[in-house]
Parts: sequence; C-alpha cells; structure tokens
Amino acid sequence: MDEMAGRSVGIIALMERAGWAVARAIRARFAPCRVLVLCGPGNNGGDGHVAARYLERAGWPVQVALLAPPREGGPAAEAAARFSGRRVEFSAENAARADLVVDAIFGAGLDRAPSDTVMAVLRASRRLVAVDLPSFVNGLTGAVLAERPPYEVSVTFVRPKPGHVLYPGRTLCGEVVCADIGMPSDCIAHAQPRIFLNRPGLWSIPAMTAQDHKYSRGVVSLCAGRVMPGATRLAAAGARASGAGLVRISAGVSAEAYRLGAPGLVIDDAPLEALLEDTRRNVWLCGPGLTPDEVEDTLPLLVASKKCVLADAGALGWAAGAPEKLRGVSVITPHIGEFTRLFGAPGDDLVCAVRSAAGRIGAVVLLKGAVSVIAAPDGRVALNDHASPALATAGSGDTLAGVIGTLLAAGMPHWDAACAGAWLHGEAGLRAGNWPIVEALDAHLGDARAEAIDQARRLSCETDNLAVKRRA
Ligand SMILES: NC(=O)C1=CN([C@@H]2O[C@H](COP(=O)(O)OP(=O)(O)OC[C@H]3O[C@@H](n4cnc5c(N)ncnc54)[C@H](OP(=O)(O)O)[C@@H]3O)[C@@H](O)[C@H]2O)[C@@H](O)CC1
Ligand SMILES: Nc1ncnc2c1ncn2[C@@H]1O[C@H](COP(=O)(O)OP(=O)(O)O)[C@@H](O)[C@H]1O
Ligand SMILES: [K+]
Repeated sequence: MDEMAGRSVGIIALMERAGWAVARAIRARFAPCRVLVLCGPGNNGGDGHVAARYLERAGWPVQVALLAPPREGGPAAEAAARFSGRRVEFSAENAARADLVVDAIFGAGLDRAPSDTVMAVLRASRRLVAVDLPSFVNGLTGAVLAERPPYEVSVTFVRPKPGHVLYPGRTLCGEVVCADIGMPSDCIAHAQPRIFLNRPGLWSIPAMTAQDHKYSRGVVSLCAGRVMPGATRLAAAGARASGAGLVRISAGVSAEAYRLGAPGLVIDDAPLEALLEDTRRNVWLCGPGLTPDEVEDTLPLLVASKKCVLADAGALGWAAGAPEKLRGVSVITPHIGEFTRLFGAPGDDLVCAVRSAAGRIGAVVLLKGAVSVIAAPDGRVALNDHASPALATAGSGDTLAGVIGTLLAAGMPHWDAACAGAWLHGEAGLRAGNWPIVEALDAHLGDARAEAIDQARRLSCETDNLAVKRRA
C-alpha cells in the first residue's frame, strides 16, 4: 500500500495525517503534560516528529529524542526538519522524567529484537503510547521480542495489523485506535488483503424465511461413540440451538443410551453405510466423543461418500502425525494441542502455520484459542477475537463444532461457515454472563445468530447508502 501511495498521494501527506491522528488520540485521552517523543530512523519516527509538532502547537511541553537520524531526502527527514522544538538525548533518564512517552522508534519496519539501549529507555518510561505498535511487537505475527509492561494506547493507521489482534502482542498494545489517514481505496484494493478481522459482513448467515422447512434449514448428522456420549450430545445441542432444521445421531449399538437424551434429537441405529445414502444428510460431524477406532470405522466412509465432514476432537487424534488422513474433510477445528500433534508446533507465526496447514490438507483449519485463526486452503485467513474467556470450559469446543455444522448444513461455503460459527460461539459466550457452564451457551446461540444477521444487514445498508451518496 505504502509503495503505491508513494506514487499517488505521497508518503509525506499520509505521514502528516498519521502524526496528526496520534496527537489527536493523545489529546483526547490525557491532560496536557510533559511529553517525550522517541523517534527511530524510519517512517515511524517521521510520524513521531509530526505528532510532536502538533502537540507543541496545542501548547503541550514536548521534547524529541532521536535514536538515529532519518535517511536523508526521505519523508521522515522532511518531517524531522519541520519540528523546531526541543531535542534531548535518547536516554532512560529523560524517559523517566517525562509524564508521557510516545514510542515512535520502530513500527512496520521492525525486523529484529531492539537493542538493550532501546529497551532500557522504554522500560524507564512510566506511561506509554505507541505509534503504530510498541517497538518490540512484530506487526505481522504479534510476537513480542522483549519484555515490558503494556502500553495505554497504540495508534495505528488504515487497518489494524495481525500484531494488534493476536496474542501476545495484543496484550501489550493496550487500546488500539485505527486512524483513517486518507489512504486511497485503490491502494488498499491493490494490496489485496488476505487477512481479515472476523465480523458479520465478512460472511452472511441465512436468515429464517416464511417458507423454510426443516430440510431447507439443513440437517446435521453426528457420529456417536460408545464411551463418551457427552461430547456428541453437546455438539448436537449446539447444532440445534444455532438453528439446524434437524439433528440426527448415528449411534449404532449405543442408540438406546442416546434415546434417553433430548427429545428433539433423532437417533439412528442403522449401519452408517445405509444412512449415507440419504442425500438430505450431507453434513456430518465426526470426532466429538469418538475413540480412534470409532473414527477409523466412520470417517473414511463419510469421505468416500463425498459428505461435507467437520472433523474435530477424536478425529484429530486419529490423524496425529499424519494429517493427510484428513484429506477430503471440509473443516477441522483443532485446539493448539491437537494442531501441534497434527502439524507440529506452529511457532511464532500462527497465521502462516494455520494457512499452510489448510493448504496441506485442502480443508478449512480453525485453530481455536483466545483469538482463533481460521484459514482456507486458498490462503484467506480470519482472526476471531469476538469471544470471551467464559468459553474456556470443557465441552465448549463441541458446542462450536455443532454450530459450524449447522451453518454448513444451511449451505454456507466452508470458510464462511467456520468464521461465522466462531463469531456466533463467541457472541454466545459474551452473552452468557459470568462463569457459565457449557450447556448455558446454547440458550444464547439463537439470539447470537439473529444479531449476526442484523449486523451484516446494517453493514450492507450502510455500504449501499455510501454508494448512493458517492453517485449523487
Ligand atoms: N500505510 C501506513 O499505514 C503508513 C505508515 N506510516 C508509518 O510508517 C511506518 C513504517 O515505516 P518504515 O517502513 O520506514 O519502518 P520503521 O518501522 O520506521 O522502521 C524501519 C527502520 O528501523 C530500523 N530497524 C528495524 N528494526 C530495528 C531494530 N530492531 N534495531 C535497530 N533498527 C531497526 C531499520 O533499519 P535497517 O533494518 O534498515 O537497518 C529502518 O531504518 C509505520 O509503522 C507507520 O508508523 C506512515 O508514516 C505513512 C503511512
Ligand atoms: N480465553 C479464551 N477466550 C476466548 N475464547 C476461548 C478462550 N479459551 C478458549 N476459548 C474458546 O473455547 C473453545 C474451547 O474449545 P476446546 O479447546 O476444543 O475445548 P473442549 O475440547 O473442552 O471442547 C474454543 O472455541 C476456544 O476458541
Ligand atoms: K512504535
């Protein structure tokens, strides 16, 4: 984006607005106080100089400390030249004396751990605001290259970066303000974003219509095991609560035990091969509550009959170390332990690891966590931070599998269904109050679905209105 913008609006114009946005964010959050702006040699430092100029113009006592001079002739040098206020040494003593320190040392250009000198100055600072990101947080991955307590605010531009959203970087950024700095829309489109924040509008969920019948809403089928009925039942309940037309459990010899459960479930005891002939039953969940042997008896059959399969839990254990066994499934939903057993440890770059896993097995991979990472085989990635730690309770992953099953059965594309499922699950967690037990999530899934439909609709109206205004 920057490269292309450099050829049209020019980086210096963007830098001017970026620095102004930093100054504005500071003025909106802090009373006038002694500010020290720490400037690095790149454009991040350029933004810092602009912010310093605007704060000084507003009457704030401002000093600038330069880590290294900007490259001659570049936009950062121009911004530095336009700041005529006080300059002080880049030192821990000066940082400790300031009421507020603005970290404009490194931003998107950070490519290695900052030196001890840099970190000593940042550690000596009492209150910190970041220009773009804290200067030791990798914007692409959220990896943290040194230790320091969290910042109060990070002011970024155009779009948040993965490092603002993913842990551990997320924790250090504090409040994230994303400023519009007038980046031309053709530059944004040219960059072809492949990483998205997971929100309604990225996908849209079918609404209820007057002529719906249970088969148009969709059938979710589950494979059940003999020894862990709870997981299968939670997944089935999640599917029903999020709006499936019909949920059926293929329970074989255990059918009688499942028949004692919820009356709205249909329990089948026929052999799986016979059930697979029903073309209305296209979406199958395989794994919650299943042992490896039970997966071995079911998953290959589901794949061979070209069903849309969501593989979770036991199915992921069954394929540990041999993820190619999952080729042919549509979606997998591992937590970090299951992901590591399948594909190896993901390292610092979760986006890259999950994207490559999705490409490797040709399926959507949803890596569950406090922020979930959802990758399609074509490389699109959504980051879901719409969630609550209330979800961190055993069985909540089974509920999620059920929700995604419902959305697949409603005909949503695989990646969209996984993204929307994560959002609905998160919304239910946020609505469920304090310390909910897993079964309590179900009561909120219907409202969560309605909310997602509503938000997507409002967003598309806003976009339409904007288009009408532009044409006018
Ligand atoms: N579109 C937008 O959003 C806009 C963004 N803008 C702003 O531009 C920022 C990106 O600017 P940028 O590309 O110049 O990189 P930046 O972060 O200043 O750092 C590069 C310098 O740091 C150095 N360096 C790196 N790591 C180091 C280390 N550990 N230790 C020591 N040195 C290290 C590196 O040195 P080198 O590796 O070359 O030796 C190089 O000199 C972005 O974050 C935003 O604030 C706006 O101005 C306009 C519109
Ligand atoms: N701290 C957290 N914040 C938000 N969501 C969380 C958090 N911890 C876990 N979750 C969510 O809760 C679910 C837990 O699923 P999983 O680990 O499979 O549990 P189980 O196997 O017991 O069902 C996932 O959807 C995950 O994203
Ligand atoms: K910074």
